[in-house]
Amino acid sequence: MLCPSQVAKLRPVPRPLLSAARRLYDDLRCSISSSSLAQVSPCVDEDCSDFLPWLERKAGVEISSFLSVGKSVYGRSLFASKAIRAGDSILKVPFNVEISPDDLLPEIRSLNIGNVAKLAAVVLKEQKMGQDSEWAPYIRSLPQPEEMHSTVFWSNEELEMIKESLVYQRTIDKKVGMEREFSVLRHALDHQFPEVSKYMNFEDFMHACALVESRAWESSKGYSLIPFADFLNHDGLAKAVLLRDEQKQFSEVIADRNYAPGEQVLISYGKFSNAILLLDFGFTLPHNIHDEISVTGEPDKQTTRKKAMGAYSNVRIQISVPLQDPLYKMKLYLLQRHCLQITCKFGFSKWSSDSFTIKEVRSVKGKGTGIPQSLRAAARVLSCTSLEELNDMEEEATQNDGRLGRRPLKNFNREIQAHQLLLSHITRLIDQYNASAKLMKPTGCPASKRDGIRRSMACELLAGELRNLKSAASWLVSYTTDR
Ligand SMILES: C[S@@+](CC[C@H](N)C(=O)[O-])C[C@H]1O[C@@H](n2cnc3c(N)ncnc32)[C@H](O)[C@@H]1O
Repeated sequence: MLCPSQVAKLRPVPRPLLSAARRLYDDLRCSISSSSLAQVSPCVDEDCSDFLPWLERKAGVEISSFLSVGKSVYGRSLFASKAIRAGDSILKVPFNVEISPDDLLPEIRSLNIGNVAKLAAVVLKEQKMGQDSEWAPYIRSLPQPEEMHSTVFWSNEELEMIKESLVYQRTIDKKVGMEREFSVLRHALDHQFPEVSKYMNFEDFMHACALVESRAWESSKGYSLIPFADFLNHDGLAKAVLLRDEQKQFSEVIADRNYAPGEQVLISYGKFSNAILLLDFGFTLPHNIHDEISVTGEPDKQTTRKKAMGAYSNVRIQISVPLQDPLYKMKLYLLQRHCLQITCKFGFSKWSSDSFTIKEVRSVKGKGTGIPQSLRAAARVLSCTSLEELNDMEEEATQNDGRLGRRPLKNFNREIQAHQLLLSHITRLIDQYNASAKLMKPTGCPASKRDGIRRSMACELLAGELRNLKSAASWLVSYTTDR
């Protein structure tokens, strides 16, 4: 949760999903202890019974009189140890017990690796120190790789389940990025601390990176791990978030509702789609109101967590200008200039930094707010059949706000064709998703608990994306037939 959001969540209206993926998810929920099911009564966590007293001694102040560490289906969790009322300050963790890249030697801190990798290097260092680490009780409490489900841990076979989603490609890219950062780190350690580098392997580094990504908060030092606060699990509907007071130097959580003793306390990590939750946190939500689909291209890999919330790509629709189109060059030029980053050779660039994000269109009669204007503009350009039409579009853009193709085409048939083009792409994607969902249908019990959990996550991811695609398709059907 690299960026704590202070924005309250909206309560989604639950709606039934009738897709194969949804049904499959429901089947699985019944048959396994799903990662997405809340548990109210706490399971005592013997391993962590001394954790809070230890941290309070280290901090020199009381951190919480309201919470205790326990276990739920989400892993370690915080539970109300007495009645909590909305507005209570339930924990305050001072900055002096945060772990940050400041704990690295300057030579490592200045390496050309990202903030996640830097903090992962601190975790690795503390892990290697074992009982001698001043953070030993905290390091011991962190989940082991086999308990984590971020997609970087998925096998090729498991990843095949989500190959329709851009999470698939993002996972591959992420692993490649981690390998690069690992080799930079290893190279530096080889020179300065050969005895440390000898014991470092990529699997440990990947585990440390996944820990950081799923539990560090953005801070003035880059990212920081905040022990105890990071036992709080996520609820997409919660309004409580982790607040940081840079002046008073502590992080705090204020309860957003009353809790009875024994209830699990949940906060919101931010407005994350299932794509982000799965890629970075290793879980999904059954009805995630923040699910969205991006069309063509991906966000800049360096996006901050906040930007990524809006721009993360889940699905890519590739609409290319056919090479045999007599207006190929002109269309490419217009799209490149106004709508997308395009590589001439391959049509729409695979790595275009622009992305069209489709959100659920709430009503078929709505204004198509879920379908981005830039995508509709691109479709309008693509459907033109004469240079004159393209010139007219460009002239209209110059006379208005400079943005191309934002108004319906004057030629009614052409306007319909443009939207039919989009509809055909989206329909093709829906077919691909449905085919994937069918393949995912279990033939019996999942081979293992892990297999069942990952299957249900794949189903939830695809079901959310499919829901958005279907709502976009319904809107397009209505636009092209009801006029
Ligand atoms: C900040 S940690 C929370 C503490 C964690 N449960 C532990 O065992 O240390 C975030 C991780 O908790 C789990 N988690 C949090 N919220 C969840 C939810 N709503 N459903 C399933 N897993 C969740 C995920 O494994 C996630 O990567």
